[in-house]
Amino acid sequence: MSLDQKTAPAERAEAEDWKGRSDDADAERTLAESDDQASLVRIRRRSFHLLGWMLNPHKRAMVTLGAMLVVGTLASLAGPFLAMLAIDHAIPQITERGSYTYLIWIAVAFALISVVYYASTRLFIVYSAKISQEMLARLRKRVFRKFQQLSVSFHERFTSGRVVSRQTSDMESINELASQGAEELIVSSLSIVVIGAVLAVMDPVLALAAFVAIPCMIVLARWFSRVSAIAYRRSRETVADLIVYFVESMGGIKAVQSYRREDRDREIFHRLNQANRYAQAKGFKHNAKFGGGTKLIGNAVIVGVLLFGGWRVMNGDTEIGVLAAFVLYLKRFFDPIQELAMFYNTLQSGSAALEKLSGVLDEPVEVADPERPEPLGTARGEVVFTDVEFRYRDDEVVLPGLNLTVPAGQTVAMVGATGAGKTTIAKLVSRFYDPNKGRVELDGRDLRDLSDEDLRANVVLITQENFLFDGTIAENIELGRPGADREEIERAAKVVGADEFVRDLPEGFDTHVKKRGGRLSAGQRQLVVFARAVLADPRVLILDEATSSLDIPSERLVQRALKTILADRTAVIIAHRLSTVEIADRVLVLDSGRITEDGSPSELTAGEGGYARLHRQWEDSLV
Ligand SMILES: Nc1ncnc2c1ncn2[C@@H]1O[C@H](COP(=O)(O)OP(=O)(O)OP(=O)(O)O)[C@@H](O)[C@H]1O
Repeated sequence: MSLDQKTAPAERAEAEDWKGRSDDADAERTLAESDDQASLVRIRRRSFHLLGWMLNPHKRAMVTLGAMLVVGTLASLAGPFLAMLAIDHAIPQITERGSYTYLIWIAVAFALISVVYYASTRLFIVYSAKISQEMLARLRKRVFRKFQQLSVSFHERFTSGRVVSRQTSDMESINELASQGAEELIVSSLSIVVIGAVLAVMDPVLALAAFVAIPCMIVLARWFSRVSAIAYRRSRETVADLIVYFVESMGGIKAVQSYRREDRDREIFHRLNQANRYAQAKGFKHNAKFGGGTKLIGNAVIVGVLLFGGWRVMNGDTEIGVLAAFVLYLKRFFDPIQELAMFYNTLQSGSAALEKLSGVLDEPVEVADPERPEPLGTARGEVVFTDVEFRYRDDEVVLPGLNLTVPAGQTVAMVGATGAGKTTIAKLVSRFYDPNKGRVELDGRDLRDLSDEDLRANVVLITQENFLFDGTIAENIELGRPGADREEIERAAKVVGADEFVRDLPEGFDTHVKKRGGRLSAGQRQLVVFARAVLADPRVLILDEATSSLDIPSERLVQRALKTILADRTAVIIAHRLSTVEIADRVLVLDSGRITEDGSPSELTAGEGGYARLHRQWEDSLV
C-alpha cells in the first residue's frame, strides 16, 4: 500500500478502466484527445442502462409521483391568480353591491387548494423518499455483490479507498439526484411554463416587458453551469481523494505508527483537506454570484413591471389585480430558473456517479464461473499444470511455461528465492487468477470449467494473512463447513492443537475474536485458520507460508498435526522454514518461474543442487 502523496493521481490513472466520463479532468482529457467518441457513447449507453435498471421496478410509482408533483405545483401557483380575482372582481363587488359571495368563494377555493397542496406535497415527500431509498439500497446491494464477484486481481489493483468512495460519495450524488434533482426539474420547468403562460394570458404587453429579462437570465445561467460544473467536479474529486487517503492511511495505521509517519500523513491529509476546502469555497463563490445575480435581475424586472404596469393601470390598459398577480408571479418565475441551473450541478455529479458505478458493474469478472460447469463431486485431488504461462496484467512473465503433475494424495513442498513464483502457483491452483496460456486441472478438469462451489469445496488455500471474521472462535472455525456442530468444531480444533489455548480463554470457543481477530495472537489466529481448514476437509490443501507466525513449540505441534491433516489429501506447502519441508513427499525448487529441482527431500538433500546447499545452511544455523 502506498501512503505517499502521489497516491491520489496514480490511483486516478488506475481508475480509468472503470471511471465515468467526468470522473476527473485527466480522464476526460484522455478521452477528448483520442477523440474517442465511441467510448463516450458506450459510457452514456452504459449509464442509461443502469438508470433504466434502477427505475424499472418503480415505473408506476414514478407516474403517480409525477402526477402528485404536477397537482402540488399547480396548487402552489394558484395563489396569485386568486389574489388577482379577489382584487379585480370580488372586492369591487363588495364596494359596489355589498356582496361578499365572490370573495367567500375565492377564500373557499384558496382553502381547498391549500389542502390539496399540503396533501400532495406530503405524499410526494414520503413516497419519493421511500422510492429513492429503495432504489439506492438495491443499487448498493448490486454494487456490493459485484465487488464481491470481482477477482482478486481487481482488488489488488484498486485500493479499498476507491471502492469505499464508490459506495459512499457516488451513492450520495445519486441520492441527491434521485431525491431532490427530479423534483427540482419537474417543479421548476412546470412553474416556468405555467407562470409564463398565465402572465401572457393576463397581460401580454406587460408579460413581454417582463420576458426581456429572460435572455439575461439564460446568459447568467449558462455562465454558472459552466463554471460551477468545473468547481463541482473539483470538489467531488477532492472529496474522493480525502476518502481514499483516509481509508488507506487508517488501513495501514500500524505501519503509520510504527514508522512514525503521523506527521507526514497529517501533512498530506492537510493538503488534501485544503484542496477540498478551496474547491468547496470556489463553488460557493459561484453560487453567491449566481444567486445574487438572479435576484438582482428578478428585482430589476419587478421594479420595471411595477413602473410600467402602474402606468398601464393609470391608462386603464390593465387592472390593478393583474399588476399585483404579476409581481407575485414574477418572483416565482425567476426562482425556478435559478433552481434549474443548480439542478445542472446535481445532474452533473449524479450522472458522473452513474457513469462510474455502471463502469464497476460492467467490469468483466476475470475469473468467471463457467456457464455450464462440469460436475466434479468429491475430487481425488490430482493437480496438473500443462504449459502454464502467466503474467500479472501487463507485467513481466512470472511463469514462462510450467509443467507439473502433483498426483492425488502427494504432499509437495515448494521452495525458492523470493519472487520465484511460488505464491503465484498457489493462486493459480486456487483459481484466483486464470493462466494466460495453458491449463490448470483438477482431476483432469480445467479449473475454468468447474463451478466455484465445487472448486472451493475441494481446494483450500491458507496464507499467512490468517483472516478471521468478526464473531466467535467457533463461528470462525465453522466457516470451514457451515452447519458443522459444536463437537465437530472442537474436534477440528483439537486436531491442530488449538483447543488448549481456546480453553484458556474466558469464554472458550465462544470468545469473540474482535475485529479481524485482533483479540488473538498471530499464532493463535493461524491455529484457528488451520482448524477451519481441517473442518473443511478439502481434497487439495495449499499452505502458503502458513506456519510462519507460529512459535517453535506451536509449529512443532502444527507439524505433528499436519502429518495427520495432510495424510490423505493433496498438499502444496510453500515454506521458507525447511523444518516444514521435511514432512513433504516431494520438494520442488523454483527459480524465475521454472522448476530447477524436483525430488524427495532426502534425494535433494543428498545431491549437490541449490536445495542441498540451503539444507546445509539450515542445519548449520540449527547447530
Ligand atoms: N499482484 C501482483 N501484481 C503484479 N506482480 C505480482 C503480483 N504478485 C506477485 N507479482 C510478481 O510476481 C513474481 C512472483 O511473485 P510470487 O509472490 O509468486 O513469488 P514468491 O516466490 O511467492 O515470493 P515470496 O517467497 O517472497 O513470497 C514477483 O516478481 C512479483 O513481483
